[in-house]
Amino acid sequence: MTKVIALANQKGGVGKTTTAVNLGIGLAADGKKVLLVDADAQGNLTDSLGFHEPDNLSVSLATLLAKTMLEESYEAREGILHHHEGVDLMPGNIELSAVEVSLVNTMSRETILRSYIDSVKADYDYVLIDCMPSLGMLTINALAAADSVIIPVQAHYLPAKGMTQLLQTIARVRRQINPKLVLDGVLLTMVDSRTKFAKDISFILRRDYGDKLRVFNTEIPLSVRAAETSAKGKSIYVHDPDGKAAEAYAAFTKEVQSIGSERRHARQHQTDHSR
Ligand SMILES: Nc1ncnc2c1ncn2[C@@H]1O[C@H](COP(=O)(O)OP(=O)(O)OP(=O)(O)O)[C@@H](O)[C@H]1O
Ligand SMILES: [Mg+2]
Repeated sequence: MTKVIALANQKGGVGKTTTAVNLGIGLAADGKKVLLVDADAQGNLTDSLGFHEPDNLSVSLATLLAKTMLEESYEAREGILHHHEGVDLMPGNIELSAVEVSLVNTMSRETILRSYIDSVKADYDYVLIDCMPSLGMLTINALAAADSVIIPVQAHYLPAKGMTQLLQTIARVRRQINPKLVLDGVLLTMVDSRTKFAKDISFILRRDYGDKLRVFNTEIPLSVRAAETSAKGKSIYVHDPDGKAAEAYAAFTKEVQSIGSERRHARQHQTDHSR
């Protein structure tokens, strides 16, 4: 069973892309087959894995979404790149902006990305979708394609208002398009250990959005080394293997995998009882 996870937050610069890279490569290091999907016209995920235009980007997510909209066929693994740390990438670039505009007038406009992902996901244990900082059509498409959402939140900002909007959007997608969508939780990023903001934010999130909202135990520390990785084309595990950020992303990777087994147990428990 493939698990499709969207990394979403319409607030910019909260660590979505950095988390996509280091969760993806962390999962690959644990022996999982992983596809990263760059669903952001900024193409940061593609860049930060070291793939720069115009080399080998003649086919990108925009190309394949356009073909999907036009019901044109494409090769099964067309455009998929491989990064030497063990993950595959469907690259994204500025052409996604045009695709997002044309989605508006397309039939099944919310499920074009899902159709694409459904066509490739059989090869993977995990598909991680790096969303853009907006709640536009591409993010809706990512939520429609996903089994679950992880929301990275920068620990020194009160996420109050934007968070409500995001949770409402997730709930609406669940009601109208994708009933199986669940919220895996909030990941606190760029946590400065000298302050106690992270604790306050966990408290406020739970107070305002309910005890059921999971805030991951792992917090990603503020780390210059983590910020450097995007320019290096490598993960934190290679760039600074003994640092705190590498340790945190490895722990977060384990936590994400344990959610999968928790849910399987819960379902097993349910079926056992309904027999
Ligand atoms: N743990 C960290 N400590 C310090 N800097 C970080 C950390 N994680 C990410 N950064 C830096 O913060 C910036 C924003 O991170 P990132 O690009 O991952 O966020 P994003 O949510 O994907 O942004 P956008 O909304 O623009 O897509 C980047 O310059 C990144 O290198
Ligand atoms: Mg990003």
